[in-house]
Amino acid sequence: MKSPNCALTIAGTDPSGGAGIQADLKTFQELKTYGMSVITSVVAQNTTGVKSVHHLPLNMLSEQLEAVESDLPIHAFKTGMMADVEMMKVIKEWIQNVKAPFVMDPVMIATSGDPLINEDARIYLREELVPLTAIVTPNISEAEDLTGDKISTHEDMKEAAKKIVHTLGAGAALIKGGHMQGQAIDYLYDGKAMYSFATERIDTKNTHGTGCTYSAAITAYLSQGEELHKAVEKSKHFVTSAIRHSFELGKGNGPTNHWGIREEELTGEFRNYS
Ligand SMILES: Nc1ncnc2c1ncn2[C@@H]1O[C@H](COP(=O)(O)OP(=O)(O)O)[C@@H](O)[C@H]1O
Ligand SMILES: Cc1ncc(COP(=O)(O)OP(=O)(O)O)c(N)n1
Repeated sequence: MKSPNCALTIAGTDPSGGAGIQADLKTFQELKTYGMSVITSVVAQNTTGVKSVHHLPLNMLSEQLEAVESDLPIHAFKTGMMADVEMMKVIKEWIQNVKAPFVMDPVMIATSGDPLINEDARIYLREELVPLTAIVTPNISEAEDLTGDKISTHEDMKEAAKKIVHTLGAGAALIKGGHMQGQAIDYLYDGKAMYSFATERIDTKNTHGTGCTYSAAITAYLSQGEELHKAVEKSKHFVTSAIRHSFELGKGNGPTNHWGIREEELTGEFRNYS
């Protein structure tokens, strides 16, 4: 059998299974991508929020990275929660030797409102890691944090995408509109063209892990050699299906359904999102 496309996630955990490493691996698997994972922090969280966090020692982080990279191919990788500057320095040094597209989900705050990264780390992420990315995927508040500009309109979202590419040095920026009013519209800017991806807003509170799932899908498609804007278009379809078929599980914001796309294929339900 031929060897599969391989994708790596470097992120924190979610024992409730909706976000973090767990969401990433489920997404990779659904998209026929061999999934690998390096854990940064163990997070005691569920659909209602974060209870406590334990950061792994730095040597364990670098040894996990080395274990994967010295033995298996990495066709694309993503980062999620990287809690402090020391971890980011280890990851930055490792990235210098990896020739694969880097998808950054600039995780800062969970849907529950709990912070997942400290203040110094936000600055380091912006100045040292964003310039290494193929694509960075902020939601509205993360894009505001990265650019220092308030975002109230769709024009503001597009300006933020341009600033993240031209001023901060990202390869591309995808500004996610899940927290805006009206349709769920995201904007992708790749340094040349602006693309928009729009869907109807699904009436649900069960959106825990949407950002992780979306960026993991982009990573999976890039690992398959898909072009960036096609990878985003297909990932938008994947995450929308996951939200449409999300689960009423837990007492807070329930998780998305990583096999939602299969439900739609079975019922013949398919929409064009771009
Ligand atoms: N209620 C919803 N209906 C449809 N799409 C949504 C909804 N909420 C979020 N999305 C989409 O989910 C993806 C994740 O976006 P967002 O929620 O903004 O990110 P994050 O999970 O990082 O906060 C985006 O494509 C966004 O447009
Ligand atoms: C370990 C970990 N990483 C990231 C998040 C945030 O995930 P996200 O996909 O942005 O979804 P919400 O949790 O904000 O809905 C997390 N909770 N845990």
